[in-house]
Amino acid sequence: MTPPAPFGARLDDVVVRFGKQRRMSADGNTFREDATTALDGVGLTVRPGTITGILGRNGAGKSTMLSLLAAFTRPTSGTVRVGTEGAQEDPWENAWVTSNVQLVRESGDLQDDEKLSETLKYYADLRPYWDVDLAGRLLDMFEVSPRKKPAALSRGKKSAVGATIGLAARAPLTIFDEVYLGMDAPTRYAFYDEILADYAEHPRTILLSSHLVEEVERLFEDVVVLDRGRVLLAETAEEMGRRGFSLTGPASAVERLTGERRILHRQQLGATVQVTLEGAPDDGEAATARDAGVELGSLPLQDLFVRLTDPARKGTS
Ligand SMILES: Nc1ncnc2c1ncn2[C@@H]1O[C@H](COP(=O)(O)OP(=O)(O)OP(=O)(O)O)[C@@H](O)[C@H]1O
Repeated sequence: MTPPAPFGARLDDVVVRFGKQRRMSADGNTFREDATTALDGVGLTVRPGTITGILGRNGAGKSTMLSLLAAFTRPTSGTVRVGTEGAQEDPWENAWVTSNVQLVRESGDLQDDEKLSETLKYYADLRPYWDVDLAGRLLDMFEVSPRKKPAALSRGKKSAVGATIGLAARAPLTIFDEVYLGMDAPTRYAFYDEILADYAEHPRTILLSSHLVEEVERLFEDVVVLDRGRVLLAETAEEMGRRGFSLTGPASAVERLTGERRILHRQQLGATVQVTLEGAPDDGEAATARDAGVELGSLPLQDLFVRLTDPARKGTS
């Protein structure tokens, strides 16, 4: 069966508020905790057929936003639409949308007491475009036996199962919400490579949230930065790249070239300094840098992200 075209999504003025919660204090008394506003007027368009990075500090609202798209959560107000171009629908209790959206959260929502082979059968029935061969190959690569039960797996191996499910489902909208947790570095890099390879062969829309910005930025075509329940920035990785640049070279030359520009990040190794600066260099600056033996590099997304979400930045531009 051929999957539909990649899904896009659109959120308009979306608010998600979690109500008052009953909590138990250390001395055993119950109390009611104030409601949390997880998303506060989010407007966003997810372009179909792209890999979009969803970035934000802890509690920014990433998981809440992603769970809206998969109909795991309903907005308190505002609208959510998911689907092919010109045919986007409310995902809530919508079988067409939910059968085409695969959300994988941290450890993959696995049934701990069931063999993985059973879980995979379940997904094979649930997901119309499930690729059984790919699932088998990825589990082999991650060295996870389908005869095992998730309860017997380490956290990293559970994440690897989640990664397998996400990729093998071949859903027109595939969402990985911090799926790398517990994976060691070689496994994470193998996962990223598999995403890119499978995405190239089977175009779809992929959303990926991660705190490991440096590792995943090469995957992104679009980037969304959430902060305290709001969209701080949503643009293409290319546009984002033009927001800054790096200079690497002898300290005195780098300082001279830095001038009055805002420094996002600075590090020094012996006599060599690297600074990440806001803005774009003009032709004159680029030539001066070359003449001074200073290397001009692209903007590390991590530096921009840290600067954008710095609490001290509130109210500044
Ligand atoms: N079910 C819930 N009940 C109450 N509050 C919730 C619930 N889910 C999320 N929240 C709150 O909503 C806010 C956003 O949480 P969310 O999990 O979406 O953030 P996140 O960006 O994914 O964070 P992290 O990077 O730490 O996973 C947080 O303040 C969180 O405590």
